[in-house]
Amino acid sequence: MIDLALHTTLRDGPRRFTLDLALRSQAKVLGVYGASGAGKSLALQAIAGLAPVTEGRVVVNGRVWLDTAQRVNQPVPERRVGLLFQHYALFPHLSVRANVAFGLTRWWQRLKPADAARVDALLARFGLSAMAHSRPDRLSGGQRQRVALARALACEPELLLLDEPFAALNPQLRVPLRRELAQTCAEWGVPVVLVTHDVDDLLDLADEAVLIDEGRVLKHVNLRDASPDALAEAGLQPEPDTPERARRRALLA
Ligand SMILES: Nc1ncnc2c1ncn2[C@@H]1O[C@H](COP(=O)(O)OP(=O)(O)OP(=O)(O)O)[C@@H](O)[C@H]1O
Repeated sequence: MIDLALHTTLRDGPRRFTLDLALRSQAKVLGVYGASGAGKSLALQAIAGLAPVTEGRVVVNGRVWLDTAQRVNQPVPERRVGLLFQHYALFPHLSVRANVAFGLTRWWQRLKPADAARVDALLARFGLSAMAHSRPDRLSGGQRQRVALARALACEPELLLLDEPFAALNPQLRVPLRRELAQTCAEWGVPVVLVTHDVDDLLDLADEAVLIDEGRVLKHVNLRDASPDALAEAGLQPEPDTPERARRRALLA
């Protein structure tokens, strides 16, 4: 269960942007969609504690990470958030294993045996053991995404925040990786907030979806039992294939 109320105004010279967002959700996967610049990434950063919130609340599974009225503001490391960014933000000079272990290590101490075992189990789970000592630039896009997902899960997060997790991949890879992500979320049982521009991500992965516009929630759709009309009204229908596109798609299958 997540319960959010996020109010903040960012200023950059004459520019200002106000996020004023409130929502509650029981979804296992909550999709967040909306136009470019609507405030989706900013909302994720505010949940993680990476963007300032002047007024509001972030409660995840009953744990209060932020409550400005009660003067509670947990620092970022205590929020137990797994983050996956659009371009994965892997450290190019570190091996795959060191990237996955990054949040568990301190520069002055070695990885504890239990943490090392967890990292190795994650590498095995995501099929990355054979490339544990490779640098990220020697991996494919899909493998890099798995490294980022393994890193996000290594700290045993209470919430996973995924910002456009498929955007850096070619469209053919998205279908199997979406399936893999759905499996991972179900396996780990950790709630997910997924920011995406891709309607198919929402249709395949999310239980609920919120449409954000100019920093506010414009629509909150329950996808589990939404009728085709409700989906269409929320702009959540994939473009239907024309006969020609269907013919070409069949040739590629
Ligand atoms: N530090 C800042 N100061 C002022 N405005 C900012 C700052 N950071 C972001 N913004 C503005 O906040 C708005 C929301 O940005 P955000 O990155 O959340 O958009 P988004 O919905 O994730 O867009 P996209 O889909 O293009 O990634 C944008 O208009 C952006 O220019």
